[in-house]
Amino acid sequence: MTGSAAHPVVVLGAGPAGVVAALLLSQQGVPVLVLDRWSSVYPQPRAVHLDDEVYRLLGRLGLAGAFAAISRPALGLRALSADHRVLAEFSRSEATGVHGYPQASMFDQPDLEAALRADLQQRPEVTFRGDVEITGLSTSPGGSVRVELQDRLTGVEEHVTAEYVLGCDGANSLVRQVLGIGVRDLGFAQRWLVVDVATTAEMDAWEGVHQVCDPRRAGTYMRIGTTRYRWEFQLLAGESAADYTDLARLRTLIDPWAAHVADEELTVLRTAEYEFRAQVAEQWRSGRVFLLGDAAHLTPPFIGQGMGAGLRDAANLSWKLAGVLRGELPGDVLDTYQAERKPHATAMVRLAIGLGRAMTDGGRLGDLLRELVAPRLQLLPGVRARVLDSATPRLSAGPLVRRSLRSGPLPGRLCPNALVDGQRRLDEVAPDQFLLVSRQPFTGQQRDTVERRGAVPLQVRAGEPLERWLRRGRAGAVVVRPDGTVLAADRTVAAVLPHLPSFRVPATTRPALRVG
Ligand SMILES: O=C(O)/C=C/c1cccc(O)c1
Repeated sequence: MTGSAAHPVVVLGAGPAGVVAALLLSQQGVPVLVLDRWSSVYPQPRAVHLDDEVYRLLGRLGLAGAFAAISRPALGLRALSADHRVLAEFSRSEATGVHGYPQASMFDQPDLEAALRADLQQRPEVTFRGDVEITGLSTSPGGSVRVELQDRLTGVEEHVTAEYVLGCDGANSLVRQVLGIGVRDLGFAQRWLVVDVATTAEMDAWEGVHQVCDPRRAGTYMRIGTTRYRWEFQLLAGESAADYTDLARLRTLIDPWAAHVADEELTVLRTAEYEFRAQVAEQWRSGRVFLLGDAAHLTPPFIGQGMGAGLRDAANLSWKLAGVLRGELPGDVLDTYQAERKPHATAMVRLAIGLGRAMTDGGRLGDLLRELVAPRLQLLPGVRARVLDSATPRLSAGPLVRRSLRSGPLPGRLCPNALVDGQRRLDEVAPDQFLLVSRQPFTGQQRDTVERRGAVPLQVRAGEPLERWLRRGRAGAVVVRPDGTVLAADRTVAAVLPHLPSFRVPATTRPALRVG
């Protein structure tokens, strides 16, 4: 490995963001080297929720079936008063939503990581190496990136060179520190107790996320598997996780849900203290090095969007990087990674902070406000989109999200992964490719142009889901990017065609799609 030709991409950190980035790049034919401190998956439970936009991404990797096997659809989110009355409910569809999957899914992170790693091992384009400590990063003469590392088993020091490096090395990212990139604190820090419990007993509770809005001690409850439950409670001043290691003490917190379950039936898998923080890196790119996942953003978990944000980073960057490496896209499209992802991630972190504050702030006056405001939450635009419609914000305008007077609201939004011929969904019709979706027929010449550029022309007929979506979005035709985002919208094929780049994913690397 040492001294050999530069790797096209080296991923530092094999957590979910790093592994998904490697899988997506490999799917586009890009060889990737993944380095991690450990050789196996970190076994402790952490993230527990993904939405359907991110489930769809797993589907594009051919992993929908694997995720379905380890996850459990959830009914949504309820805000409860201190005495557990329902103040507001945001329902999620357990059935197939617009992206083809349940809108909210619960799981145990090590299970998902094991599935991702297993897939990584199957990909000839990916080399994984564990037990490696990254010790430094610098720019080589000629522009590539030199990564200094030490084998943790032998102590031998080595280096590799890379055309691009993805820093997916977590909240305390060494990559971010070496690059001298600061983080912006969004002003939220609370200490919470996280409790994971296994039991075959039923809690007999509503099967969604319960957010108990209690300024004396806010709490969260959710079922994450057939025999797995998660509670989170705000820690009071002077308290620590050590105060809750014995079950009797823990019962004072979990008994509103678990009073009917005998001690012998409850196995406490762990109690841990977390500081829930809200931070966004000032810069997400420095030259040929990018930050993804927790290295770029940290969120309180109140809307369950922490891990998903890292997977969205991977989806946003991977096809652009592959296009640049193949010489099909200009290098400056890589600037759109930060321009698109940073505002999106920041908006989601702010939404989580908002919910956290609504759960905990204001004492008795807060209680009164919660009673008044919670049932009307859907009237707030950001809350409406995310919490009610289960959609995330649209991406900011730029070279790969074109807004104009005629474009309407669709550019920057995800195109639904709708059924297109009664059987196949959009992502199966055009895996990792650009699409031109139109309500009107294509001329022969337009069809040729689209296909010569490696894209898929798709005419949708009156009454089909995508035809209705186009109509609602005041568009006759749209260009859809390989990550599912609408690049451009206008009235006609002729008007959107100039926005379609040439982008040819090697056909052999496209996955045989398995739908869950
Ligand atoms: O909005 C949803 O459907 C789920 C929210 C969620 C998931 C996991 C943990 C949370 O505190 C909230």
